[in-house]
This record gives sequence, C-alpha cells and structure tokens, in this order.
Amino acid sequence: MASTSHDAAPQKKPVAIITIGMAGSGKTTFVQRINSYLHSKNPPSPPYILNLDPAVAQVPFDSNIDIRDTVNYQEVMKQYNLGPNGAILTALNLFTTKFDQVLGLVEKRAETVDYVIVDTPGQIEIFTWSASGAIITDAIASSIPTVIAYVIDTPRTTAPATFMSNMLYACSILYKTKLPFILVFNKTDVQPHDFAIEWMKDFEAFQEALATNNGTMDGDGESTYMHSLMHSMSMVLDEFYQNLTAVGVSSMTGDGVKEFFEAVEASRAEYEKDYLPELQRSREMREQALQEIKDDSVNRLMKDLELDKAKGGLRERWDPNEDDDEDDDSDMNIIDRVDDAWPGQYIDLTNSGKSMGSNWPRPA
Ligand SMILES: Nc1nc2c(ncn2[C@@H]2O[C@H](COP(=O)(O)OP(=O)(O)OP(=O)(O)O)[C@@H](O)[C@H]2O)c(=O)[nH]1
Repeated sequence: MASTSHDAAPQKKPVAIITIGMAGSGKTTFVQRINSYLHSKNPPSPPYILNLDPAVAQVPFDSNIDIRDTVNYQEVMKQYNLGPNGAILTALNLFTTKFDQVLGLVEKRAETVDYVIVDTPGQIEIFTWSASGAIITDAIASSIPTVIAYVIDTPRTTAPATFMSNMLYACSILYKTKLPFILVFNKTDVQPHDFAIEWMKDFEAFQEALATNNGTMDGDGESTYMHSLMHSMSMVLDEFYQNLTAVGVSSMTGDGVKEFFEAVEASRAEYEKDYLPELQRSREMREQALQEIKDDSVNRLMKDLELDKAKGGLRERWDPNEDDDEDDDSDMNIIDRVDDAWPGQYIDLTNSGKSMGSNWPRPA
C-alpha cells in the first residue's frame, strides 16, 4: 500500500563515526573539533561519544562512555605483566566482553542523538588488526549506520612513498571493515591537501611525483625495485580511490568540518544502499553456521545421554534453568557518565576470579 502523509516518518538513526588513524595523526583533536562543531550548531546537536583509548591521559571532550571507567590500564599492565601495547590490547579485549552493554546504552540514546563518535586507541593496529576491534566495529555497524573516518597527518604524507603506504593501510581497513570510508586529510592549516587529491585523481601526476623522487633508478639506469613496486601498487590503488571520499580538515582551526559532515551524510545513504544488505547477508550466513554448530553439539549431547542412560542413568541431573555459571560477571556494568557519577566501576583485576566471580583470561 502506498504511504500517505499521515504515516509516521521512519525514525532517522544516528550515524556512528569510528575515528581511526596513525598515532599522532590528530584523532583526538579531530573528535574534539567535530564535537564542538555539533555543539555549536543551531539547534545544538551534541553527539554521543565513546572513548576506547584506555591509555590516553586526558581527553579534551566529555565522553559518555569511557573505557577508562571500566578497565584500569595501569592495573592491567601490572597484573598481566605486560608492556604498554599489550596492556592496551588486553584492556580492549576485557572491555569488548561488555560491549553488549555499551550497545544497549547507545541504542537507548539513538532517538535523541544524530551522531555517535568513537575515538580509538592511539596505536592503530590495536584496533584495526585485533579481534576486539573487529567485534566492536561489527557490533556498532550492525546496529546503526556507521562510517570510518580515517585521519591522515597531511604534512607527514607529502612524500609519494609515505602517501602510498598510508593509502595501502587505508585500503586494507576498507576491505576489512567493508564500511563507508572517508579519508580525512588533517592539519590542512600546516599543509593543504590538494597534492593528495591530485595524486588520487590523476595517475600520471602521481607517477611523475614518484619519478622526481630520488632513488627511482639504480647505477645502471634501471628502474629500482622500490620504484617498480610502487608503480605496480599505485595501479592497484587507482581502483581503490574510486570507492573513497576525501576531505581536508584542520582540527586546529575547524576548516573543512562542514564538508566532513556532508561526506558523512552521503555515507549514510551509501551504508543503507550498499553495506546494510551485505551486512545482513553475512549475518544470516553467520547465524546459519552457528545454528549448524549448535545442532551438531545438541546431537552429540543427545548421543552421550543415550550412552549414559544405557550405563545406568545420569549421576547428576543438569537443570538448564539453574544458574550455576561460575563465570557470571553480570555485576560489572558499563556506565553512561550522564546517568552515573564518575569515577566508574573498574574491573578489579587484583581480585579477578574472587570478588567478581569471573576468570579473566590470563596469558599463558
Ligand atoms: N597544526 C595542527 N596540529 C594538529 C591538528 N590536529 C592535531 N594536531 C596536533 O597533532 C598532535 C597529535 O594530536 P592528537 O589529537 O593527540 O593525535 P592522536 O591521533 O589522537 O594521537 P594518539 O592518541 O597518540 O594516537 C597534537 O600536538 C595536536 O595539537 C591540526 O589540524 N593542525
């Protein structure tokens, strides 16, 4: 039936912006800038902010959910005898076990916010190449429209080789997450990003830049290995650029932030048209695979029970309703800073397995 003007308009979901970038590229400053931009809109549209960096000393914005309220990164280092990166990863893993609660809080606010902003750990690979980073990204993306904002330190990307390494990294994240992707060329107050746009649009211009850089020829006038490699890779990247939106931003001055949000809105449409059906298809496949595993386990359990019966019955009857899960850690809750007073409830790693009744995974 055709919809009438009396039909309620479909409820617009907020867009999640997951901010990823190399250490020092300006992620936190960027999040602060887009946060203040949204606050200064008329009417103001304060975002819902998640800080997933356990090691950050200070954040210049008020985050609604902060990983530091749940996991004490310094304690993780001590208790697990880890270095800083291992501790950040372990803290993220611990936090991920509670991410269903985080999603619940985000969904509760979905009607009142337009944007959910996620700041990720400084060491990019901790988020992009860890299981917990993938779980968090998938969980958010299957709940609300999600875009990746890949923050690039523009002044440090002017050399063709550095530019290409950065683009290759972005390319790997795009293919891993399969989410709408915005390249945010940050720090344009120091270095305008025109050169990057030109290299992305004009293959020949990038080849020329490669050739004018030292080291393209060896002593015999042959193209060096590095040059040939970069030439081949830039051909691959040419295809990748077609799927990207690039904006130049200065998180310092606020230049380009409006254009960034225009790109985010365009990505929302892209998410709904291209990514959502794909996500749903992969979710169905995952569920089907899970169901098959469950069915197989039940079948094997039934066979075991048959065997047990034949041997004289079960010694102890298992009651599926009985809550005998020793790992029950439901008393640890993620807090929404708006609802609860800070400081929050740390996961007490010193008494893990005792006071909380949980057995956190310890490294072997
Ligand atoms: N000039 C200029 N400096 C910037 C800009 N954005 C960030 N910075 C500076 O870049 C440095 C790093 O910024 P952060 O926001 O801490 O970067 P980050 O990516 O969050 O850093 P990590 O948490 O270590 O990964 C700081 O000194 C910022 O002041 C910008 O747009 N222009």
